Amino acid sequence: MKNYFLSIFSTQDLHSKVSEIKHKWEKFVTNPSNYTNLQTVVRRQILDSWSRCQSMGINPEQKQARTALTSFELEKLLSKSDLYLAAKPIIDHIYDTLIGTGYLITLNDESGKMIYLKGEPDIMRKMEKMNFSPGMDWSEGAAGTNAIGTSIVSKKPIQVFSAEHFCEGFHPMTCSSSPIFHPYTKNVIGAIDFTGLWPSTQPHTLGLAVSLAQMIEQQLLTVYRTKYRQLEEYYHQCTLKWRDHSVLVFSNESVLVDGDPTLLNALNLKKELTFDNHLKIKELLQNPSSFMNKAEEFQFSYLNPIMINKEEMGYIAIFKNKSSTSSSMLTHSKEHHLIGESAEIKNILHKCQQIASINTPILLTGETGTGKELIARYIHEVSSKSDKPFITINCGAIQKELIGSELFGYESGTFTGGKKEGKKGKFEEANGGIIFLDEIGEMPIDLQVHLLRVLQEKEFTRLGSSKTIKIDVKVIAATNRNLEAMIEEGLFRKDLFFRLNVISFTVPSLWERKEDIIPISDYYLALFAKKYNKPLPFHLEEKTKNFFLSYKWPGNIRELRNALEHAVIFSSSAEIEKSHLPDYLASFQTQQSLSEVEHSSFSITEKAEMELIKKLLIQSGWNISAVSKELKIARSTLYRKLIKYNLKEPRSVKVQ
Ligand SMILES: Nc1ncnc2c1ncn2[C@@H]1O[C@H](COP(=O)(O)OP(=O)(O)OP(=O)(O)O)[C@@H](O)[C@H]1O
Repeated sequence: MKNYFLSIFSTQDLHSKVSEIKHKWEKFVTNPSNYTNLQTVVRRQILDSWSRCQSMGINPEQKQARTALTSFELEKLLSKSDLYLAAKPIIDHIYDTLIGTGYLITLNDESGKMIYLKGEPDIMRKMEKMNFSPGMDWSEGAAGTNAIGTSIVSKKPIQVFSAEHFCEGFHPMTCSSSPIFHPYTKNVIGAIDFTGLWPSTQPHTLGLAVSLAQMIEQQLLTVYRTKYRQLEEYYHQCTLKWRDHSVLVFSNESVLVDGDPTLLNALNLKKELTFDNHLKIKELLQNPSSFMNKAEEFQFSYLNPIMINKEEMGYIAIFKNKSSTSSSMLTHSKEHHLIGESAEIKNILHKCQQIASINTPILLTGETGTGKELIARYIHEVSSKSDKPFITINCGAIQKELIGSELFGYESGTFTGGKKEGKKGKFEEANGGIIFLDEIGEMPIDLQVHLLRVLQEKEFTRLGSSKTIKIDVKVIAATNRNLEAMIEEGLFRKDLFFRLNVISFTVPSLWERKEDIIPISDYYLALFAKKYNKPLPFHLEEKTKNFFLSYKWPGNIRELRNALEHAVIFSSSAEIEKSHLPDYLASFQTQQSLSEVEHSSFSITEKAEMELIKKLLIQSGWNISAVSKELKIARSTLYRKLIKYNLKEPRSVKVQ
């Protein structure tokens, strides 16, 4: 069986082999139509490569390789190259056994750029006149037929001997190269090559290159496994955080790691680490919006790099489902009711009505999923700006490079690829209405200054324009982070905090307003019954009710809503049992809370007194004098009762 990868099978009589090949090369370069005559005497891989070089207009008299990377660019590339990190120790290890053989070992990236070279200094010097050094372009398109570039194009190992090189300048060389494949996508990600001067040619060098490539692929498998595990973990955290969105996570070498199944389906992606996916993800990275538009039922929100331990590991793409309840809430909030029976929520809504039409900023704090955005929308609805826009900015999601155009827009012709007619920024869109700065605590500190400036100056200019636009917007910001603690840690600007924290509300957790749990549940049971076309009069079984009232609901109303959606989908009877809930809730064992145990020792009259005090305190915004007056008892007596009933002012509504 013939081995087409090799040119030289024996080291005997190399001189006559060189002149024989040189003669064939001359025949081809002087008259490429000799292709047919040469077919029987020149290896197919070499002849095909010569043809490609000829049609690419490569000069057969070329003497040197060209520079592709400056030393700075090379250094930058190496600092984040998984291939280099995996291959360097292997190359360095094998180098000791090659000393004295006359060979150099090179590592090259997927486009044929040499990124690492190991060898004896005197051989390196001899090769210098051909520019055989890191940063040079050894792709077939730049240096003609050569083992590095040709093995990448053909995706096969190859030995290229003397005049088999298309460019005359490289005829003194012999090289053997094997492509390196991505262990998951099977895409060519580089090439490992052994190069020397032709008198030191050896038929076994190519086999060595192939084994080395396999060792590097094996090493990369370990590197990628760890990386993808971290990205998978990141994806799961995101699905908890972005419950109302659909998320895709892929690695920085464009490998799809995980994603929302419906979204993957819409984008025609498979949840597999495959080459086919890889090409699509590359397209996505090059032109996100055109790719995203393919999924009609989803609206692309943004694409951000994923940093893990200060290292860029991949990208996250976030989408909104146009038909989901949450996104329709965003656009038609009136369809989505804010349910609340508790004195806490009624008190907040009452305060919202009082301040809705005052043009001062409002800061909403509270745990995730407590309804801060819904409350912001409520303020908009009851304000004098209800017929004006309500514009949301997710502050944690703005890309650094795009912050200027996102917030302030741009003039026509400012960017290549930008909209012809220019684009309004969020502040201009919100002008006259309300701007909702969601997740303000997630905004990187270096970007906060942009926001601060526009809030201070109340005017801005579009990028590429000199015209100042005055703005009249009411600002509502929301966060589940402790901004004061973030200021201490240097993560949030004090001046921005003071600008936003003029009126602030803390939206209590669901656990702190248990009266709302059942009414909210009833509302969502009816809503999801309609959505899933299940005309059953859904209601909670008594045991489920008790469980709902004793569970802590760390994800608050969002978690409750999701649990009910799950239950409606999986229940075939009208009565919702615990087993209909998602697994983590169905198997959850609750404990009676400490305060419930304590309160159970009070008599009925004491319990009634405690409830009355609690109600009056909430209604008055914890005004001790007013409540003691109302109850006709001394302030000191009221304080004693607060201690007795363990009533503490929650992180309460605070109007400064
Ligand atoms: N009082 C309520 N009645 C009915 N549904 C509610 C209520 N409060 C919140 N929800 C629902 O709970 C989900 C989460 O609400 P929202 O996004 O407003 O919370 P958030 O506090 O802004 O969350 P995050 O801090 O994570 O952004 C939404 O689907 C919302 O419709």
